[in-house]
Amino acid sequence: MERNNEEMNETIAVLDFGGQYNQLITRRIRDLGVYSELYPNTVSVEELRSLNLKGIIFSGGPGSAYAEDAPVCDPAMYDLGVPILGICYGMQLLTHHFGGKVEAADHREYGKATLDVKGASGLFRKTPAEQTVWMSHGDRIIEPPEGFTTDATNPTTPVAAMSHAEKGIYGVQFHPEVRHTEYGNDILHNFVFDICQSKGEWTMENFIDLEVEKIRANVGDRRVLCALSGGVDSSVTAMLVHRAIGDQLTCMFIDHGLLRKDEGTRVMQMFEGKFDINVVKIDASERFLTKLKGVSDPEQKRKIIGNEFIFIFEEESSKLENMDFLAQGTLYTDVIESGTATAQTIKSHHNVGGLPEDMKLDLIEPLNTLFKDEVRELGTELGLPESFVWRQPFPGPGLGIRVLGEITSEKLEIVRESDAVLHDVLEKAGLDKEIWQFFTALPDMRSVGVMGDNRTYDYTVGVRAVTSIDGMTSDWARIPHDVLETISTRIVNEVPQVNRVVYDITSKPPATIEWE
Ligand SMILES: Nc1ncnc2c1ncn2[C@@H]1O[C@H](COP(=O)(O)OP(=O)(O)OP(=O)(O)O)[C@@H](O)[C@H]1O
Ligand SMILES: O=c1[nH]c(=O)c2[nH+]cn([C@@H]3O[C@H](COP(=O)(O)O)[C@@H](O)[C@H]3O)c2[nH]1
Ligand SMILES: NC(=O)CC[C@H](N)C(=O)O
Ligand SMILES: [Mg+2]
Repeated sequence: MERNNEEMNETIAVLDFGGQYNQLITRRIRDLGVYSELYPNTVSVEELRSLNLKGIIFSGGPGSAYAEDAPVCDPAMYDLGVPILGICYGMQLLTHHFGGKVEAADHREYGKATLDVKGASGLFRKTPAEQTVWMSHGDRIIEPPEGFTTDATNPTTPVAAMSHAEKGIYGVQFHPEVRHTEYGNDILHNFVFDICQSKGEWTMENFIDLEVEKIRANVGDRRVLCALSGGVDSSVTAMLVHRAIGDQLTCMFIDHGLLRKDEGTRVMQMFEGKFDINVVKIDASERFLTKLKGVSDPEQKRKIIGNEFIFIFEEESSKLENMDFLAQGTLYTDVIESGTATAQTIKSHHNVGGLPEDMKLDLIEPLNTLFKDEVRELGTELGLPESFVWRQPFPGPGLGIRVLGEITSEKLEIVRESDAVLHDVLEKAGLDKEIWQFFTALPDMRSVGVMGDNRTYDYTVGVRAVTSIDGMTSDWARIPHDVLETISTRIVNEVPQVNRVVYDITSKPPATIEWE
């Protein structure tokens, strides 16, 4: 699409040097009202020039700037004429590039630290001289490059912030993007507005206009098939695509035999006669379950499910003329967890890492730079009812990754029934809206119990309930003991072949939300 830079969204580009929470930086900046996106550290200067670029942020990362194989960026980046902020590794890289000194420190510094801010760097405007920040580094700067001033220190880190105002280059050793950094948002605000001179006009409404325009230009008079699960992400995607191309859109909901109790009927009812959107349901349970027979490796299961989804969409779309596109509710989280050039694969989300290699349909994924809470905001803006917007996430591979190991109909039934009991108890206790996501999982194990004076050797059900904002990190929900007791009693009494219930009390990290 031809567009002149000035009409495009002002953008702060974040260069990805491999840090764990890099996407949080882009997120915080979008929250401030300026569009921000993560780019690989190898992005070309030309690509950045084609944006309405206001500033660049170098992210943190596991590398050491003085090492031979340290990741770098095109040095022409420094001459783009926009301000640069280096965070952690990013600052160490700037230091190394401009001739300062970086070395491995005797003492690593992880977690909270107190910073002494001195001088009058614009980056710290309106923040106190002493502030709490969050550090995570083993290298440190002992000498800033010539012409740079040291703007903050602490006993472990002699150069905790530095700047060269004339060049528009700033660096901080700590992480302003994490919540534990007390004035992190103010610091990013100062960079984005005072230093980069952004106007802050990026809103959800803007996002909708821009995406609608992109979809129209891309699709023209052809047709789009939207993979619809009834979940938040695909419902929002369907609304957005529908706004762009109206009845050139058909939505398809697949029952893969891995859905929750009554979900097939419920999803169809949610859309029946609403929003003017055409929804078709495909029953493919047999197909998925046959393919999954005998498979116990989680990654393999995810890939089989992801592939099968696409095969069905391709088969169905080939029946209609000009059906060339597949729209999916892929979020940034799905992309990052499935692995990128710099980020490790944690698990292959079916809609990203599980796609077949030679797909015929072109993908439309308007939400793939957003996080769950942003999608909820977008759904509200698009007029989706609250019951859609606040639906709990349910993974595409469904109960297939909640039956650990090999999937059988018997095990699926246990997860399905125990999950329904859990939902009922939490709803009656008034906790269902408070908890971000909850479900049961069936570990591949049995244990001994005693019921009605008889020995049993039956399954253990795991209960998972978490609080979160975006699914990237989560904590286990502090469900009151009496509610936990009801959950356990009811599951053991109402679900055949279960004699034990356990509650998962691990946060993410180190665990993940789903067990596979
Ligand atoms: N049963 C299904 N039928 C058709 N498409 C599906 C199905 N399950 C998942 N998908 C597709 O895969 C995408 C990713 O699934 P995911 O679960 O992340 O999103 P969602 O179901 O839309 O939202 P939520 O995260 O709230 O469950 C969906 O947005 C949708 O496009
Ligand atoms: O559509 C999806 N396809 C998948 O393959 C998938 N795996 C996990 N999830 C959901 O993502 C969130 C984070 O989950 P994890 O902590 O288990 O990675 C949680 O909300 C999970 O339910 C998936 N969603
Ligand atoms: N979080 C980071 O960016 C770490 C940078 C560098 N590897 C260090 O340990 O100092
Ligand atoms: Mg879902």
